[in-house]
Amino acid sequence: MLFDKQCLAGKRVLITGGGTGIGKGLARHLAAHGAEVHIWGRRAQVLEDAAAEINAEVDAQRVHWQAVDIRKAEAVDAAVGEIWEKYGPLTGLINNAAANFIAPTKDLSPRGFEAITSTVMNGAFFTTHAVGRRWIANGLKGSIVSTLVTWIWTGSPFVVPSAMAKAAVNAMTMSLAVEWAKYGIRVNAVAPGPFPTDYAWKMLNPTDDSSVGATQADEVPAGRFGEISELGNLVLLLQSDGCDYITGETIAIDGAHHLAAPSTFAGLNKLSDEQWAHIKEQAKAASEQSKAQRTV
Ligand SMILES: CCCCCCCCC/C=C/C(=O)SCCNC(=O)CCNC(=O)[C@H](O)C(C)(C)COP(=O)(O)OP(=O)(O)OC[C@H]1O[C@@H](n2cnc3c(N)ncnc32)[C@H](O)[C@@H]1OP(=O)(O)O
Ligand SMILES: NC(=O)C1=CN([C@@H]2O[C@H](COP(=O)(O)OP(=O)(O)OC[C@H]3O[C@@H](n4cnc5c(N)ncnc54)[C@H](OP(=O)(O)O)[C@@H]3O)[C@@H](O)[C@H]2O)C=CC1
Repeated sequence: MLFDKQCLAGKRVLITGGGTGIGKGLARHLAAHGAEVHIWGRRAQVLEDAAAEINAEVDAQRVHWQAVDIRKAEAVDAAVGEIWEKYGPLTGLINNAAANFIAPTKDLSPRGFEAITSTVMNGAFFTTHAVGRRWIANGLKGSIVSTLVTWIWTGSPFVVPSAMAKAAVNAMTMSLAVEWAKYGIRVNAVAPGPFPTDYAWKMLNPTDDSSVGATQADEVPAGRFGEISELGNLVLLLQSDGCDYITGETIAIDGAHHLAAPSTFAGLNKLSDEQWAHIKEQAKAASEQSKAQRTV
């Protein structure tokens, strides 16, 4: 193991979207290194199962969960308050929850735009604000890490609301790093390349003909997808006290994908309206399935 198993002992980290995919992988990685972890999402059962699975692995009650919709500022503030009262102050926050689907921008409805941007941009702000203002009021240090994407530098067609909202969170990262440095609060981000996860791939690569540069391993110069443990090591470092002088940075972890430039959904320019209708049908079916499980 690269890092000591207890190197995050004493840390308490909130991970939004921590019940699935990358967020769950990060929860597992941080808990395996001694941190107490709080995970949020909108499906109680998914969160409960994820927490139980990781707690069994680490043989401790280290992962806690709350069903919270991060688009609702009051619910976010109340849930952060509950963590403070029941468990004690957080030492870190990972803004990881997101919504996304591929679609031709000309066909997007205002509600489709809002579903993505309100989760990615507003949700990250509400959570950062609820945690950061408590750190400042209590005179505590803290570390914020947001999960962005390399489209903050390249943009990407067919995922325009996501690219816009992630770029906004990048702007928040740079801005708050300056505003909150005097309080000992560090604000950084990671920009992963493709790390295939169940739900993201249902939304971003739902059919055979939707597989293009953004989601193909052979378009990554390193020749493979990312592994969540690698991303976990990077986030662990940013959540530790080992590099406190890093702040305001967004660090790519993508096997040089974006530098070689096939890292967007530009390849979808070739699709017909019929193929797009099929993609929408597949992605919507995945959404409906997950919605039926939502408890908030
Ligand atoms: C660098 C390399 C990178 C490599 C590739 C990886 C890149 C990763 C970068 C980022 C990845 C991610 O964020 S992946 C994250 C994927 N995970 C998620 O999306 C989880 C959360 N998702 C969800 O909650 C749902 O799937 C989602 C639809 C997004 C939102 O649900 P809501 O309940 O909020 O919204 P709904 O009421 O269903 O829908 C709102 C409106 O959106 C429209 N809508 C919904 N699905 C639609 C679809 N597929 N196509 C068109 N339009 C759609 C509906 O018709 C509604 O509009 P009207 O008809 O007008 O009413
Ligand atoms: N996978 C990849 O290759 C890449 C992913 N990323 C980023 O990594 C992060 C994780 O993505 P990934 O694990 O792939 O996808 P997932 O869909 O598995 O993760 C998204 C999570 O966010 C939660 N979520 C969505 N909306 C809300 C909401 N309103 N309130 C609370 N929680 C919410 C979802 O749970 P629920 O629906 O139950 O609320 C889910 O757990 C995202 O920010 C994504 O943009 C970046 C680059 C590449």
